[in-house]
Amino acid sequence: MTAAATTDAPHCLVEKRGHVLIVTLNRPQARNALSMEMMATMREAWDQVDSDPAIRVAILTGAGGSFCAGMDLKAMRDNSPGDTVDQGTWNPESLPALLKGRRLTKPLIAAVEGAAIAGGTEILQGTDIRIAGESAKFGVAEARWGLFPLGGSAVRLPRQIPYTIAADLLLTGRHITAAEAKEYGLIGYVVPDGTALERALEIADTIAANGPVAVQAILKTMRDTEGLHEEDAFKIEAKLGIGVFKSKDAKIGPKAFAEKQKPVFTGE
Ligand SMILES: C[C@H]([C@H](O)CC(=O)SCCNC(=O)CCNC(=O)[C@H](O)C(C)(C)COP(=O)(O)OP(=O)(O)OC[C@H]1O[C@@H](n2cnc3c(N)ncnc32)[C@H](O)[C@@H]1OP(=O)(O)O)[C@H]1CC[C@H]2[C@@H]3CCC4=CC(=O)CC[C@]4(C)[C@H]3CC[C@]12C
Repeated sequence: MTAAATTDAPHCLVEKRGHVLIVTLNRPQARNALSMEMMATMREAWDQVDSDPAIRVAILTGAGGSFCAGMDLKAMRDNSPGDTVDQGTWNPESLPALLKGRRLTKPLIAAVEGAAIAGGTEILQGTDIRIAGESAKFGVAEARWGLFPLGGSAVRLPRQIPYTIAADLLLTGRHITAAEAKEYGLIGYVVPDGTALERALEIADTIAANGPVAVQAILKTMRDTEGLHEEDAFKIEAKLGIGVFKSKDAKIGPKAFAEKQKPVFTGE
């Protein structure tokens, strides 16, 4: 599936900065189109986010002024996923890299510059907070190439933005601007070009300074109660919420407030 790399640079870079893990898609010459190598590193990075207690927030971004142009269409010309099904070599293991069938236990922030098209907008839907430079472009363009958005958009997009807009984007494959994406609620912030990562880091630092036990329980509640009847959802919410109140962090916060100190949470 992977096109020959025009450079020896790794296709995905992973950097830990304090409590934040920054995952950077790194094939700028192909607008960060997905490669198997890239997706393998993404999967490892997501495992690291979930398993390392020192990591409290993750950021997904792209190098060279693009986010991600989806699957590598040139590689696909020579090796189509359809053929891999026929050959019995279909390998769905990369799908969790796109956060389909798996969600992180810590918040994930998308910092988008330039194109976030097809797989790029698909993976965006697996992130929690989304920031984009004002020239960014979004779209689920698969149908334009006779393909299916197998990164989950036909299911997830109509759940995240109004139905008619999801249908329009999925069926026309048209690209939209950052301003439109914000208007539709696909992203939360539009910032000056070149500053999406900076804003993401500011938000990440704010979240990382909050109680990690609370942050993770809030996120888990949001994920585990999606689509449930309110009564059933509240049962899950109460269990997770009470777990937070039993934590050391829940003692550290009120004590710091009463003593006019900044809380320093341990995540226990
Ligand atoms: C199903 C998912 C996924 O949803 C499918 C897709 O993502 S299809 C991809 C569709 N992509 C697009 O429509 C974007 C195309 N590009 C553009 O429109 C424009 O380039 C741009 C708007 C992004 C940028 O425009 P610019 O004007 O700024 O730049 P431009 O000059 O056009 O480009 C610069 C150079 O970059 C090259 N380029 C750009 N985009 C691509 C691209 N997508 N691929 C390759 N190259 C690109 C461009 O050609 C220029 O190069 P030059 O050399 O300079 O000309 C699927 C996602 C992952 C799949 C799974 C992967 C693993 C699997 C393995 C298996 O065995 C089974 C299947 C599967 C599980 C597989 C299943 C499907 C996926 C889940």
